[in-house]
Amino acid sequence: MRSFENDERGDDGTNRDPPVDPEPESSVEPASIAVDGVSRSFGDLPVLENVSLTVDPGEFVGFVGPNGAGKTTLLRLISGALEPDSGTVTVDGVDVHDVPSKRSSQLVSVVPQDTTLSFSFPVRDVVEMGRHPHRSRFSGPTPEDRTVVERALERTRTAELADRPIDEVSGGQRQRVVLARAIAQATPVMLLDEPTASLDVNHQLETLELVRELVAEGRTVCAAIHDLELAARYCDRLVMLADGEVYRNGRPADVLTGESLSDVFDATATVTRNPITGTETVTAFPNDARVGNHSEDESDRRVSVHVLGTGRTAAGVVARLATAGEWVDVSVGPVTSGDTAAETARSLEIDRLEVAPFESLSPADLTAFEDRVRNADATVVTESVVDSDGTGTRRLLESVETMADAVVIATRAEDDTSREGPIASPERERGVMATPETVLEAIRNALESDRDSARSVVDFDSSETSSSSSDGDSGSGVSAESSND
Ligand SMILES: Nc1ncnc2c1ncn2[C@@H]1O[C@H](COP(=O)(O)OP(=O)(O)OP(=O)(O)O)[C@@H](O)[C@H]1O
Repeated sequence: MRSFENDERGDDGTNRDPPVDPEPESSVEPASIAVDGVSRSFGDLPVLENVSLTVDPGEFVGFVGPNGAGKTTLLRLISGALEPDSGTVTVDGVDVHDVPSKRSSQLVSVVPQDTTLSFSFPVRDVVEMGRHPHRSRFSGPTPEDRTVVERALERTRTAELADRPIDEVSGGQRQRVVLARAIAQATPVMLLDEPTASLDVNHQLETLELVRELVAEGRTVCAAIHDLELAARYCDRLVMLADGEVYRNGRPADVLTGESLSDVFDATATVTRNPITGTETVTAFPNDARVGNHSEDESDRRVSVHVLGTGRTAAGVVARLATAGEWVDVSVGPVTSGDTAAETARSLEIDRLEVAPFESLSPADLTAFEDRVRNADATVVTESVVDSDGTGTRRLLESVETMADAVVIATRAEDDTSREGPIASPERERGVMATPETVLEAIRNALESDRDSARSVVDFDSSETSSSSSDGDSGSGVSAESSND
């Protein structure tokens, strides 16, 4: 590996090294990290207990977990800034707590969560500080140092800020300047604590793309990242911390699951694959999002709901019903494998009638669908299904028409609600954003109004509160009427 020990310079401060590499900071040799049985408390508060993990050379590992899980503490232990109560941390085989800080600074650079600096140096000087571990105390910057600094400024798109005082740039700009300083430090290991926290979406992506470039050049990177989707998209591996321990450690798809998010974040979440990035997308709801006016007595009574629809609207209905509590039994289908609604149901382990793409419904599928509709207390049909002209869909709607106890039509704000499908919709009131409360209230209204053929409409995903429905169902955004005509 490149030897920082031998980074000696002459008394005049000039560099006696070979000619300057145009991208000298990219020449670091990869190094591994080994955290072995590390524990750390603050006073009486045990924060990390017997944590062990390894990070391979040239790997990008994300630390995820709820607030206070110990991500920052773990990063500080790896950097050598914080002593463990027990256990060891080695970087490239060197115990970071057993070497002078100059040596650990040659191995590990840090972008902290709080990038506030207590001085007013120009941005270029701040980045240049990253070179200090490579210089003797009294030597000034070498041509190589200057090249590395300019390159780091360019790579983080902070070159245009180079002459401005650090305390006069924005928080997001400062975060990129501190990243530039870490890049200039040219260490084989980089530790980033929430590197995208203050950044706009464009700079978030640019920063993480840059981190991937740095990893491709051989750096080993660990980053605490709250944004689970960005973590899944950019990290090779995720370490999920909870209660001071490593709860899961593995590929993003294995770490981010409905079960782990429920256990660790106390949230009910659907984890689906983003069709564009091909990585995990997380949609979370607080655990047990109880329906507001749902009494204890009612919770004893289970309500079964079948959802007919595809895409985002059906996925939203399914997720919201599933998170309303255990007293709602949800099923969905037919849905095409890979559809958002199918993926959502899969990740929430909801009963679903799934069919292969481009295959027409078999008689067995139709029978299975009809059984579910017949046995459900209510069937939710999404607006696009109601409006569909497809022969297969109309066949399903006929079954709903004849077999469902109660029907709730879920609309989206942007849908054209003027058309009417075979299920005659009553006055389609605009409503509040659909929550488990509004969907379930619609179901309850439908069930109560006329169990034989109740029709109800809930306006899904509208953020506008509108006039109440004609039956005086004020503010709920839900209307229900009997269509016993
Ligand atoms: N210097 C300290 N003194 C006392 N307690 C501390 C100190 N640093 C951290 N803690 C405590 O240790 C726990 C873990 O904190 P840490 O910052 O490591 O969590 P985190 O996972 O990074 O959280 P967040 O996601 O909120 O940044 C918290 O309860 C915190 O209050």
